[in-house]
Amino acid sequence: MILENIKKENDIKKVPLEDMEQLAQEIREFLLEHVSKTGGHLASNLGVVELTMALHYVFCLPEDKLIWDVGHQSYTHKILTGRKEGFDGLRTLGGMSGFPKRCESPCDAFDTGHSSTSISAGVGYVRARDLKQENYHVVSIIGDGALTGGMAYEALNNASVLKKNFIVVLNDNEMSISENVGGISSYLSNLRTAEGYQEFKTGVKNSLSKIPGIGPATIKRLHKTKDSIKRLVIPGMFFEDMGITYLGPVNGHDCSKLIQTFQEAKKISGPVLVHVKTEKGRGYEPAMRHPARFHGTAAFDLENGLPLSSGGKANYTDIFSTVMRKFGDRDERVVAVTAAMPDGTGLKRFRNMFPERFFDVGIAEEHAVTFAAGLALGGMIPVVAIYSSFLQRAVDQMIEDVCLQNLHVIFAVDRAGLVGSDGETHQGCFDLTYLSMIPNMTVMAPKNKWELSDMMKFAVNYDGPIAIRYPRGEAYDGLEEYRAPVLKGRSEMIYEGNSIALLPIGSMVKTACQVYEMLKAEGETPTLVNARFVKPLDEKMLDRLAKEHSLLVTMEENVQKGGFGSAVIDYMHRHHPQVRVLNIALPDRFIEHGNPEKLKEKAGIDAVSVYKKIKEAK
Ligand SMILES: Cc1ncc(C[n+]2csc(CCOP(=O)(O)OP(=O)(O)O)c2C)c(N)n1
Ligand SMILES: CC(=O)[C@@H](O)[C@H](O)COP(=O)(O)O
Ligand SMILES: [Mg+2]
Repeated sequence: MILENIKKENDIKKVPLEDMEQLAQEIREFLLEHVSKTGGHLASNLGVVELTMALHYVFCLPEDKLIWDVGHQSYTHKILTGRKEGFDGLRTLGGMSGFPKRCESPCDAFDTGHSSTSISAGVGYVRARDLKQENYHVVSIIGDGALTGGMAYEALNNASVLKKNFIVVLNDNEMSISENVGGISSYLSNLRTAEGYQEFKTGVKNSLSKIPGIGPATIKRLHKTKDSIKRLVIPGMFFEDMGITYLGPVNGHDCSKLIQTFQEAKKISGPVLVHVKTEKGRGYEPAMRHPARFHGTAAFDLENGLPLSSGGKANYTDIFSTVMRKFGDRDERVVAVTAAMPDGTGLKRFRNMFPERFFDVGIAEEHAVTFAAGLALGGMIPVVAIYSSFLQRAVDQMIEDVCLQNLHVIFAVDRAGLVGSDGETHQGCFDLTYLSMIPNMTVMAPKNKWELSDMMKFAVNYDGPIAIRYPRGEAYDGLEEYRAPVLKGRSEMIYEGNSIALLPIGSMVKTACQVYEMLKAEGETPTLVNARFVKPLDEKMLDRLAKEHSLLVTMEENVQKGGFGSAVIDYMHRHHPQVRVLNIALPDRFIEHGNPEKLKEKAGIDAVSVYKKIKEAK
């Protein structure tokens, strides 16, 4: 076992080149054995084993900086930097993160989770290095999917003026989570077929130098001339024209070739892009056949690739998916927009039924929102389905392009609240805050699966910007009999009592039902109101509750600041200062990875914690 001898960073440099293939095999077996038990981002990691090994072979860690875009493909990097043991507790509370974390290792140069940031961070490192006259290498590793994100181009534009070495590795597996989309993806596909042209590029130079009368100056001129033959025959012109040297494409599963190319890239002054071709899911048949399914997977049976636990109850995404198909069928103006998440948002089924009304814009949340504004002005009813944490990217577009013009755009905000094992970067903690602060925006959250459906109907028939936020995972199927019509800014009375009023929003209604039972068991007669709307607030209901209650308990899976509770406390303070308000919300800190139920306990928003806080407040 070669892997046994890899205990810390740079140990790989001692492995003879002829043993690299064997090491790659052992790493794949290690990944499969562990991720099949814990779950995690499997397919991308299987694809970058040799690429990561070659980078670790050529560069010196932690002095040199490897910056992983998104970071979901950093497992081999973790293995090679002394973190094999961490895989037993991968993505569990207190265990190792699934993404690079500077607090985990000095070899993690930049914390990531959201896409298309690696080149920007890399350029920053390079500028700092050069200003301080230091001497290390900076390598940003970005996938073809991440290269559909606008930030990557802003960074490349900026990188093109660098005078000293900066390496961008483009890990091209022709896949985002699903099939990659758009013009850059087609461009890369053409480049992929150009293997061997790198040698040809050098060959052209060498041949020209042999022609009598053509000296180095002429070759240099030809190399710089935009209309020269290189435009016709040399791949990577898009990058080269920006002043970025293009190397590749290189077979990403050939360690020797990769090592040779990175050694060459190290010597080049200025920015270099190394185009590496890899295969997502490499080495595991089910993942190669279904790379999207194994992009992020729960625990599965290694023998056949099938999930270990059966589907269980429908989740909110399933409900949204079904509702979208229904509304797509009913109204031809309904169109769907996703930023590279057709599977995760449940829009795949809409795409299959209405391909011409489905738009995957790539990992481009900002564009998705402004694009939706254009669709709305053109007479469509766009439904933009984006995860809560990814929609953070497009706050400006929601303000400037949608809400300022008061356009009918529906935001389906999935993964709102604690998502669990992805951790800090992916928790949906802020959407109630950033959505409700925007003028003209209406913000709703359903208590259960039927209410998501009713709210979608309300949103389609509404006119103006409107957001529905719902959590990851199983949809609550309690309180089926409570299905009062959804009316703008109106909450729903569930149980009417006195003294203590529970006022939960969305996913917290289920928790509030448990708290209600605990209080009732003690002889209390609390009130339970399903808030439904964060904006506009149901002020009439607050006025009504103020009459019979001395304590109002707001409950939300969002940070307190600027969220539902803060809106209620603000109103009550101004109009009913005699009523005490207890805000149950997520704390003002980033919430780590782990099982969502355990995270809720730790954050003090589970039923028992809420009950205790009420007892203290009474
Ligand atoms: C801003 C943002 N939007 C969406 C995502 C979800 N996401 C994670 S990985 C990924 C696909 C990345 O594709 P690529 O960079 O090619 O890497 P691969 O998975 O193919 O290795 C997407 C869409 C994200 N992490 N960040
Ligand atoms: C790395 C990344 O951003 C995605 O793969 C994310 O982990 C998907 O999350 P879900 O599993 O909730 O769809
Ligand atoms: Mg990819």
